[in-house]
Amino acid sequence: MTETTRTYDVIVIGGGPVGENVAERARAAGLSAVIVERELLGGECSFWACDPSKALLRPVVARADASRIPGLDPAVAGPLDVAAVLAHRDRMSSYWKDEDQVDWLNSVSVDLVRGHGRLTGPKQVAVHTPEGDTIALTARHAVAISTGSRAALPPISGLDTVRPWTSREATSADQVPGRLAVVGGGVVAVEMATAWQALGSQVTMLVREHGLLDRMEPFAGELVTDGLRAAGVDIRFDTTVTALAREGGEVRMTLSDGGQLAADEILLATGRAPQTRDVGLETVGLTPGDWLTVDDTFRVTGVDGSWLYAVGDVNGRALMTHQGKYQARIAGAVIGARAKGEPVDDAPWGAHAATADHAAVPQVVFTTPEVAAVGLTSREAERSGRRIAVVDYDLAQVAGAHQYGADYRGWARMLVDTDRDTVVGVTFAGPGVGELVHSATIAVAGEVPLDRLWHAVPAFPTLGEVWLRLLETHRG
Ligand SMILES: Cc1cc2nc3c(=O)[nH]c(=O)nc-3n(C[C@H](O)[C@H](O)[C@H](O)COP(=O)(O)OP(=O)(O)OC[C@H]3O[C@@H](n4cnc5c(N)ncnc54)[C@H](O)[C@@H]3O)c2cc1C
Ligand SMILES: NC(=O)c1ccc[n+]([C@@H]2O[C@H](COP(=O)([O-])OP(=O)(O)OC[C@H]3O[C@@H](n4cnc5c(N)ncnc54)[C@H](O)[C@@H]3O)[C@@H](O)[C@H]2O)c1
Repeated sequence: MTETTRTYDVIVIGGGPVGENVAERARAAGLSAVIVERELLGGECSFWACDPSKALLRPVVARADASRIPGLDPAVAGPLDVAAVLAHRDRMSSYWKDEDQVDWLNSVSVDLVRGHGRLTGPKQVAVHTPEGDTIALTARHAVAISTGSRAALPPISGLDTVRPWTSREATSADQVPGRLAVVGGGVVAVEMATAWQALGSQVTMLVREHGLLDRMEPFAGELVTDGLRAAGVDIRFDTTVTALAREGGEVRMTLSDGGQLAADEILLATGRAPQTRDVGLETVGLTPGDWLTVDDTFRVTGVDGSWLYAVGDVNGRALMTHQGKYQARIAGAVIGARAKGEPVDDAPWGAHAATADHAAVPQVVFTTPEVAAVGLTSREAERSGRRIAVVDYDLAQVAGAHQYGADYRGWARMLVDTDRDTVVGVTFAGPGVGELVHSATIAVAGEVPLDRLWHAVPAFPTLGEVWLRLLETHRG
């Protein structure tokens, strides 16, 4: 066992999409940077989350779209070619190898240390390498924790006996279970139920709420429920699992209504927990296992000296890759500014403040139909105490929807702050709406006055014409 010591301006613990971007932005600000990664550079997103899940879903969504087109529908009537879909997923996950990411890191002159990183005190990180060596790193300016999140498993009796699927197995499995039970009604649950049902599993969803996607506008969950049921998914609302056992190769579940269910695999899609149990938080006065609370420049609350940052999933602000990378761009820039003694622009919407985390977080749910949303929901708007006008429009009435395919079903909702006359939230649900989300994000983050939005002319005949219809509806 050897011990070595190295010093960098910035140390990043965790080389997921967020850690990579923090380090790259710190380099762009002229600082030296190192990433500590214990598994694969690229993190959850590249290998067990976004990329493989979207590779599984793309054929399902494309087939649903094609099946709505007269003349094309017979061509897509058969089952998916499962082997080809899984091979595509494997390719999109780079066969769970990170050479390309390492090449990219080299190209931006950021160093990589492989191993498990832990804080050992202010600006100090010890890395335990797979070879059994210890590397002591010292930061001149900042340490950024970007260790992400892992699947949170509920305390169900018998859980330790069943080897449940988490999002990792759901995105990387190479066998299609005959029967798959999915616990949860959030984004992972609906996306993975969509994918595995299309790949041939009989999926049963066990959802403790009374609807799917319950943090979004209710119509989104309702349309996704209809889509999943039409695909053959058995959805049971107001239902939880109270006990589990694996017997004779199958998972036996006891349900909250006293009923029993058997499946070949069970996916627990029950939320996320921060990866902070073993990063040495106790050495700097923080509690292991907690989400890390940060200010809008990503400094960790409760740690003095402006040297400890937490960026991405681990701070619990918005668990999505694009938003984590936005945070990383801001964190890298502000670390650079503080290191050089330059002014920090942390006023709302300033270069060094992640204001969009509070006002304009976009999300697309890749189901059939899709859901795309940004900003507030009507429930959140009501709680915020602002004066809001809720504007609804039936997406099926838009000319672009007629072209998109027969029997188009969808819905759009725009929330207008009536004191400021700006859009503060938008939700679309329907086929093809994913690509609409950035128009909504620009309207919300740009605080574009409605009078000016009126001059943003949507092309005919696209789904984007829904903007015109929403504005007309609002103007009466
Ligand atoms: C099934 C699924 C699908 C998703 N789909 C989407 C999507 O379509 N779009 C989207 O925007 N978001 C999606 N997400 C969310 C997205 O995956 C996360 O928001 C994103 O991965 C967060 O990036 P991160 O860098 O913060 O963390 P992670 O990607 O979790 O990376 C953290 C890294 O830190 C490393 N690490 C942890 N602890 C240590 C340590 N002590 N020492 C060294 N290294 C350590 C880990 O090995 C890992 O590589 C999905 C999530 C799931 C579960
Ligand atoms: N397309 C995307 O952008 C995308 C895709 C997948 C995941 N993600 C991100 O990953 C994060 C995690 O997704 P998720 O679906 O795991 O979490 P979630 O918080 O969205 O949903 C968790 C679900 O599990 C249920 N649940 C929690 N504990 C339970 C228990 N003890 N018993 C029964 N049910 C329980 C909840 O009621 C909820 O329905 C999300 O915040 C999302 O941002 C994003």
